[in-house]
Amino acid sequence: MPAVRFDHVTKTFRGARGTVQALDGVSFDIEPGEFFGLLGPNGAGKTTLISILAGLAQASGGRVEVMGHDVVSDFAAARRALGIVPQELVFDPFFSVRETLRIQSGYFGLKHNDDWIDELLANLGLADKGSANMRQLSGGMKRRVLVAQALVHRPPVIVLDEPTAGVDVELRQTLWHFVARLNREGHTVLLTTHYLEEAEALCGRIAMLKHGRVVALDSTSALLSGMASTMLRFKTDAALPPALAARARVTGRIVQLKAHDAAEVERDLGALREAGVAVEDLEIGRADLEDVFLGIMGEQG
Ligand SMILES: Nc1ncnc2c1ncn2[C@@H]1O[C@H](COP(=O)(O)OP(=O)(O)OP(=O)(O)O)[C@@H](O)[C@H]1O
Repeated sequence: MPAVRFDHVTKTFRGARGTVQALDGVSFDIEPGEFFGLLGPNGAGKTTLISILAGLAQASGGRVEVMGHDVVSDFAAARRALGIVPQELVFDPFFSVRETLRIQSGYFGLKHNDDWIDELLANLGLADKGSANMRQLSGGMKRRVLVAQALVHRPPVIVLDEPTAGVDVELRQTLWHFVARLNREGHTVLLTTHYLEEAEALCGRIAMLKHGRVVALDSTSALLSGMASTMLRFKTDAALPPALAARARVTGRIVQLKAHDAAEVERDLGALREAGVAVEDLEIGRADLEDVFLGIMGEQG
């Protein structure tokens, strides 16, 4: 049984300006214990898919299951199997951190949960904040409480929706350290993120969405090795010869050229020399997930 199953999920929004097909037949499974990444440009449908998974929105067609529980017909069991860390800071300002976590435990019918609450507080760098009032906390500390809140019922599936957007380095590291540990202990993790380095470092498998469709679904290493894996980077003020210009990704003075192997790199350098293009800060590196992402999104455009 997969931890999460998306089966031909569609979602159509009807508005004054016509209809938007936010999801167009999304199907994939996430197996128990996976650290899975969901990537896609703005408007690709990531948030819509997560909202349907969480039972906050209803699909127009298809099915979604969490640990075998349908998110519509078996909502309570599906919801109990999920720990969702939301994008937005939503909290009740009148309670302390510990009270907030006790109340959340109560929603799931858990009494005597303080040992786990203490462990959550310790692992999220909140050990000395248990009696602090929610409204006294900084934004970063509130976000840590939201993570603790999502995990209070020890859900087998953890969903992190852009958890590190606008978050400082220290919290990112605390969060990743803890989530990686939970994943090693058997929790399934579904992460949506705009930080591709994060997805590359953490996720074993990745789905890329575009215009509501899955345009890539593979292990992170296969996605990386399937692309031209060598990248030539340099700076120049000169115009590139047309054959290279057609293949290059240019950002201001920075030029990046993908190559399949060393011989192709040599040919490109030869072409630059022949055209008299002066290059600075030349480096040859491996393609990263961002290159793969832009390549796939470009092809599908
Ligand atoms: N409530 C809504 N009413 C109408 N259209 C919507 C609604 N919610 C989302 N959409 C549209 O559905 C599409 C998918 O949006 P969604 O928020 O799921 O994308 P996303 O991948 O999460 O993007 P981002 O990275 O910007 O968060 C977009 O075209 C969006 O405008």
